[in-house]
Parts: sequence; C-alpha cells; structure tokens
Amino acid sequence: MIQKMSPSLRRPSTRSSSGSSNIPHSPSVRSTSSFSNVRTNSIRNASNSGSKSVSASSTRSSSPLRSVSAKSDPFLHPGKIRVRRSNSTNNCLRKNDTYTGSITVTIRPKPRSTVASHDNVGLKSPRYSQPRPNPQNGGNTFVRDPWFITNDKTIIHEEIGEFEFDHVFASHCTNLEVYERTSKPMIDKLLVGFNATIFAYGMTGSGKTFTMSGNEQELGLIPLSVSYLFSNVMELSMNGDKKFDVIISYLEIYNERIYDLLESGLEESLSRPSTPSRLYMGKGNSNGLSAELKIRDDTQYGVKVIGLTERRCESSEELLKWIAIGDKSRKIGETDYNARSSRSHAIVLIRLTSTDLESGTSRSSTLSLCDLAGSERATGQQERRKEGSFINKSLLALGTVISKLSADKINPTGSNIPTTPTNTGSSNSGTATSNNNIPNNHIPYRDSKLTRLLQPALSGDSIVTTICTVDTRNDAATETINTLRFASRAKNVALHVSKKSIINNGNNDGEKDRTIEMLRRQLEDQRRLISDLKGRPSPGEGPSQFSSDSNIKNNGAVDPNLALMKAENRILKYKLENCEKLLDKDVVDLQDSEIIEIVEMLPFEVGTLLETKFQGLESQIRQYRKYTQKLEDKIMTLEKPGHTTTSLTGCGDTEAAELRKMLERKDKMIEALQSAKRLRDRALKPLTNAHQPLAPYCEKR
Ligand SMILES: Nc1ncnc2c1ncn2[C@@H]1O[C@H](COP(=O)(O)OP(=O)(O)OP(=O)(O)O)[C@@H](O)[C@H]1O
Repeated sequence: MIQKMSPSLRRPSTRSSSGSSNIPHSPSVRSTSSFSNVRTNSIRNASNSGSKSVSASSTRSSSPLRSVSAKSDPFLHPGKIRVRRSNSTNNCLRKNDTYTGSITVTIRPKPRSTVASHDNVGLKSPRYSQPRPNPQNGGNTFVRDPWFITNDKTIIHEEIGEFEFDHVFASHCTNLEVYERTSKPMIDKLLVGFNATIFAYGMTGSGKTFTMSGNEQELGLIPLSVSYLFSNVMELSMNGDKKFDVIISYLEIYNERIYDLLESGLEESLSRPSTPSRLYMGKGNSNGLSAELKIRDDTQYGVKVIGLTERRCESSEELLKWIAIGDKSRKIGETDYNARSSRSHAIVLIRLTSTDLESGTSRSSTLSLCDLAGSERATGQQERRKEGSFINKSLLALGTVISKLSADKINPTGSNIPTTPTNTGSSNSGTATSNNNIPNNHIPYRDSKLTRLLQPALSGDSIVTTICTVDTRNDAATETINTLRFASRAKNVALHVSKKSIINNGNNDGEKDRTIEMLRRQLEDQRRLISDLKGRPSPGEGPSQFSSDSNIKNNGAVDPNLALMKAENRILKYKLENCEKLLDKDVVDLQDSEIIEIVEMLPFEVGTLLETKFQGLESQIRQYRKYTQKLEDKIMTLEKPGHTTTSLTGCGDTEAAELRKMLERKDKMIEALQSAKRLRDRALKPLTNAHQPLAPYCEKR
C-alpha cells in the first residue's frame, strides 16, 4: 500500500519565492505568482523564478499575465503543464478601486478523527501520514492514506503529485482559522464596495456545511462573517457621517429549481424561538412548499431572481435568525457518506448599502455565501439518485465553466473576462471578451441554474474565494482528486473586479426616499389628527380630514402634488421594469406577492387617489347601467306590437336599430369597466385592508 515517492515529487518547488510566502490577511496583497497547482516531472525544466516560468510549448507573445498550454489539463495530459507568467503580484488592488488577481482557492481536509494524534494528514511533520489499522479487515492490516501535506500551500498525493493552492489547511484547523484566511478579508472588501463571493465545494460529507454554518460547538464562516460585518458597520456608523443598510436574501437550488428559503414557513418559524443548534447548523426538514423562482437578466446585478424575499436587518442576531429560518426549509437527506446531506445548493446573499449622509451618495455591494451540495456517486435510493443526478449535473456545469474560464479566458493583456454589466451592457451573452471586445469563447453559464446565478461573480463582478473540502481517506481518493482538479482550474481563473459604483441619490433614489419619508410623516400627522378629532365631543364642529389636508398644505411642509408625482413616477418605473420582464424569456407572471409588494410601496396618498378614481369608475358604471336600462325600456316600447314609432321618437325602425347598437356599445363599456375594477380589487386589496376607512365602496354589490 505504501509506495515510495517518485523522485520528481521530491524536487524543490519551482514556484517563485513570493509564491511560498505566508498569505497575508487580504487577497489584495496575497502573492500567488505560481499558477501551477500541480507539480509533475514536467516541472523540472521550469525556471525557479515563478515570474519567468513558461512551459516549453509556449509560443505566445510575452504578456503580463497569460496562459500557456492552456488546453492542457495537468491530470489528463501528464507532462504538459499550464504556467502563467506574471510580472506583478497576482492578486492586488489597483488604485484601491480595482481588484486584479484570480479566484482564491483554499483546501480544507476533513479530519479523520477527533483525536489529532490519529490523524496525520494535517501535520506538517512527519512528512508522511502514519499507517493506521484498516477497518475493512478488522484492523489486522494497516493502511495509510495517500495524501499528505507538506506546507500550508501544498497537498500531495503519493502517486499523482503535488497540488499547490493559496492555502491548504491542516485537517484539525478550526472554522475560526478558515474564516480568518478566507472570509474575513472578503468582508473587508465588501465594506469598501466590492462584491464578494465565497463558496464551499467538495464531495458529499467532506465538511462544506460544517465549514459554512458550523455547529453548536463551533461557529461556521457564515455566523462569524455576519458578526464581523455588523461590528464594522456599527463602528463605521458611530462616526455619524454614514448610514448602512443590510438586506438578506436566502435561496436554494434544488433539482434545478430555485426556491426562496425566507418565504416558506415564515410565520411558523417566527412563532418558534430559534435554538442555537438551529441557528448555526440549521439543516431542518424540508417542507418543499414554496414556489419556484425564475431568473432574469438585470442591468444592475447582472442576474436577478424575480420575487426573492429581501429582509432588512438591524443586527447580526436578526440576520442569523433569518438564516436559521431559511435553514429549516433547506432540503436534506441521507447519503452513503453523510447522514444529513444537503440536497441543494444554498446561497445566502447579503447586500450592504452605505450612504454618505452629507452628499447623499450611496454604494451597494453584495456578499454571496454559497454552500454547494456535494458531488456523489450513484446511490440505490431513487429519490437520492434523482437529486444526486441534478447535483452532479450542476457541479459538472460549474466545472465546465471554470475549466473554460481558466483555460481560454486569459486574454493577451492578462485581464480576464470582464463581461460585467457595466462594461459590456450585457453580462449574459455567455461570451467572454477580450479588451478589444472580440468574443473569444462561449462560456456555458446557461447550462445550469447554479452557473447562471454565479455568472456575474465568475465573469468579473465579484472577488471570489472558494474553500474546497476534501476527504483524504483512501476510498474517497477519486472524488478528492476531482475536487482538487476543480480547485486547480479555479486557481487559474483570473479576475478583474471594480468596486461597485457610487450612486448619486440627489437626483433620483435619494430624493424619492426623502419624499417617501416626508409622506410617511405626513401620514402619521394625519393619523394623529384623525384620532384627535375622533376624541372630540362634537366631531361635526372640528376640522374635516380635508381641512387637515389643507392645513398641512398651508404649513408649507409638503407639496402633495409633487409627492404624488414622485409616487406616480415610482409606479411608472415599476411598470417599466415589468415590461422589461415581459421581454425576457425566463419571465413569469406577476406574482401575487409582487403585487402586494408594489402596493405596500405605494404611499398613502396614491392609494387615496386611486380609490377616488375607482369610486368615479363605480359611479360611471352605475350611470351606464341606468342609461342602458332606459334604452332597453325604450326598445321594448318600440317593439311592442301596434306601437306607433312616431309617437316616441318620430324615427321609427332606424332609431330602434340605433338604440340597439348603443346598447351593445354600453354593454361592452360596462364589461371593460368591470374588468378594470376587478384588477383594482386585486391590486389594492392589501391597501384597502390596511386602510379600511378609505374603502367604503369595497362592500359587495
Ligand atoms: N472539519 C471538521 N471538523 C469536524 N467535523 C467535521 C468537519 N468536517 C465535517 N465534519 C463532520 O462531518 C459530517 C459531514 O459534514 P457536512 O455535513 O458539513 O458535509 P457536507 O460537505 O456539507 O456534505 P453534503 O454535501 O452531503 O451536504 C458532519 O457531521 C460534520 O460535523
């Protein structure tokens, strides 16, 4: 079982000295000059300087950052190796507004046992893992795992060779250590305006959920990151010149369908207090009831999930409570490797908006925390098999996208991809472009929901870090090698990310926000006034609601006309968005929840205005009804046998025909008015419920 290591594997590393230096806190200053994650015999001839090394097969012109032998997969084609040359540090921030580098890749081996001395995978010394009793034959023989870690960047398989990454954790490392290396620097980037994406990737049971969520004993990356985010937000808010908004959404992709994890079971979940175990290790039972959500292209975010619930959070406790609620709906099941296996990809989205109170400008950046479902072999259970095939298919799609990005997307100037919405107008072409905007390859983002959702991140809209969890047992070697292959390719995906742009709210949103705030205050005043008036002994003598309105106008505090125009503007904008949705092929009908959302957004005055309009409509319907009744009566009189037509109108049959036509027209009109009313009833239901006194005509006719 134990094999001697081939001489090539003992060769000194060919990477540059900077490549072996300790990884600093932030990816921005991390040095990753070596792009070769696997070292085989072919490395021998490479230069000792990582910044100069090129493969023998390289014929391309020298460029600051490039891929040679790009099509070669070091595993599939031993002897060829991809080396990227860089004349600068790999990941860095340029002028503080741009991040240039590659996906940060870390490896976390799962501990064999809870006792460190029984598990040598993570130990730097001794160099080889120690033989241990083979459980398969009762411990009579010994086996030794094929993996060992020589330093904090290298994991070696004794037959295949050496893999090198940004960081290889010891198997007994804690979640806190993983967080310090991976997630914390990403929160720092988020706070200064970069989008940040962290995803855990690995075979089933290898520790993705443990890493991301943790358990009762050990907090995972998500709770640790959320705490750190809020402690920073609070500190920054204390200066008084900035305000922060934190909004969470939580979704899962199960069997290639997207579900909102914050929508289903909400009331039930809220009425039950969260237990710590739920809070941090929330693999609850699936209720599987929420509706599937659709994706559409979006100019602001690249890709948007339509109708995804968003919750504003004031504290880390509140945010973690929402995650715990979402976790209860996440689909889990038992697999051969994991009794509580996640059967879906789960993505927590945290949007941070910071607003400069003086200038009114704001900037939004998003943190995406993804706990992917694990790849697995086919299993006997039908349900698991079906899920497994969806999981494997989507992971394959992700692998293909990563592979294409790593192999072919490094353009001659070294800046990979950026097909962000801002610089191309469409991030969804699925085509990477070089700087001269010539499409050079098709990236199949649309092959799965996972790749579609990760598209903006992978195409240059986000700094990306991945934690690849591996199981170093001998019998999981194939899956572990596959994971490391994926990780090697991911390491080669270059990123060129810009900070999210600052929005000047002075001309648009900020003004609207202020108007809404003003209207809210006005509403409060009105409510107070109404309740005051109600409390008076003779209400008839007091001012009416209208006079209170005019009081407010006379105060000069608000201009209702302007306010209404603003509010109408919002509605028009919303309508426009919905028209845009209709143009997208992934579109769904406007959901009830969306209608409610629009209506909730409407200021009180707009509701009143609409109500008044519909009251007018109602009265019109009534008038038409009366009118048509009269016409019908006339016609009946005209048609009575022996009736002399001249006695009524003097026009005879012609008038009767004319009247019938008019009647028909009026019927159609009434029908149209009634359907308009039905629409209004549907749209304004929540509003009329909320403001009962405004809807007297809602009574059934
Ligand atoms: N680093 C670790 N330290 C302690 N326990 C771990 C570690 N990694 C995994 N485990 C344990 O192994 C089991 C499986 O881990 P986990 O559920 O996180 O795997 P997973 O990769 O999310 O699997 P799946 O893809 O099937 O959901 C859990 O009981 C977990 O507590």
